[in-house]
Amino acid sequence: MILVVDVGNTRIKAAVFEGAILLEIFVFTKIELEKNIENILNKFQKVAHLVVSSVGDVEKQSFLAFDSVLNICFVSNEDPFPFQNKYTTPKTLGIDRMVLAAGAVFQFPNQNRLVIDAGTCITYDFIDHQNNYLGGAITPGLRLRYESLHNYTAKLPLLALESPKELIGNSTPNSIHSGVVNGLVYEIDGFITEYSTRYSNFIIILTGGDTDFLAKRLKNTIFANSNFLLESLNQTFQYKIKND
Ligand SMILES: Nc1ncnc2c1ncn2[C@@H]1O[C@H](COP(=O)(O)OP(=O)(O)OP(=O)(O)O)[C@@H](O)[C@H]1O
Ligand SMILES: CC(C)(CO)[C@@H](O)C(=O)NCCC(=O)O
Ligand SMILES: [K+]
Repeated sequence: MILVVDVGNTRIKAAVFEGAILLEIFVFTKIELEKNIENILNKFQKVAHLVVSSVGDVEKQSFLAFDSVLNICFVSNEDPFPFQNKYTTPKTLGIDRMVLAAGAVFQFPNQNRLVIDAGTCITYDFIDHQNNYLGGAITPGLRLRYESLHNYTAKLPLLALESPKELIGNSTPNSIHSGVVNGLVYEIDGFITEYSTRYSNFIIILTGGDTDFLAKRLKNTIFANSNFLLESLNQTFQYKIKND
């Protein structure tokens, strides 16, 4: 059994895998890290490997307490990945984006793929059918957009995510909801349209904390899977064992 841990910018998501089967998911914060890992290991005593991908400020030392009972793998860009990395700054490429790209190659072989991760930040990653990782885009996520409007103005309130009823916002809250939600939906559909002018065929994978909210609002057909990073992390580790 394998415990994979995705340390994001806001939250930590963990999952226990038996082979390719996802048994259970856990979501928690950095402060509760050790306690949660302990509880998971108590519940799943057959876990032998702990696989971590971190873009947050959680380092390898945070898992040292489990070093004696588990094999700990902290995924890094030195590990083997199933694509050629064409990013011109490969050392600064987020490890979450590398794991997502690996997952796209494993789950959707021999085709062009666009991965959209709607988390704290939204990332776009394109991997062509010859498994070249080309790059993509980074933009603020849904919640970050609401927070930025509030934090960097004097008058705008901090609102919780809500579906806009109208295109034309007829009040301050409705203008914000239309701007943030409609704006992001048009942005994603717009990106997909632009990619279509360069690649006649590609599949689109949508993942991250806002997957379900966004999936039903997009024009384009996508594979929505909020567990895609966790699944990809499991596959990346299997690949590492075979290729190291
Ligand atoms: N409890 C929650 N805390 C924070 N964000 C949440 C929560 N529930 C849903 N969300 C939504 O999820 C989005 C954040 O996604 P996610 O949880 O994947 O981010 P993350 O943990 O920082 O991961 P990453 O850094 O990989 O993006 C926010 O835009 C927000 O709308
Ligand atoms: C863009 C984020 C914050 C998304 O989690 C992460 O992938 C990251 O810190 N990336 C580093 C910059 C880059 O990917 O080019
Ligand atoms: K993200």
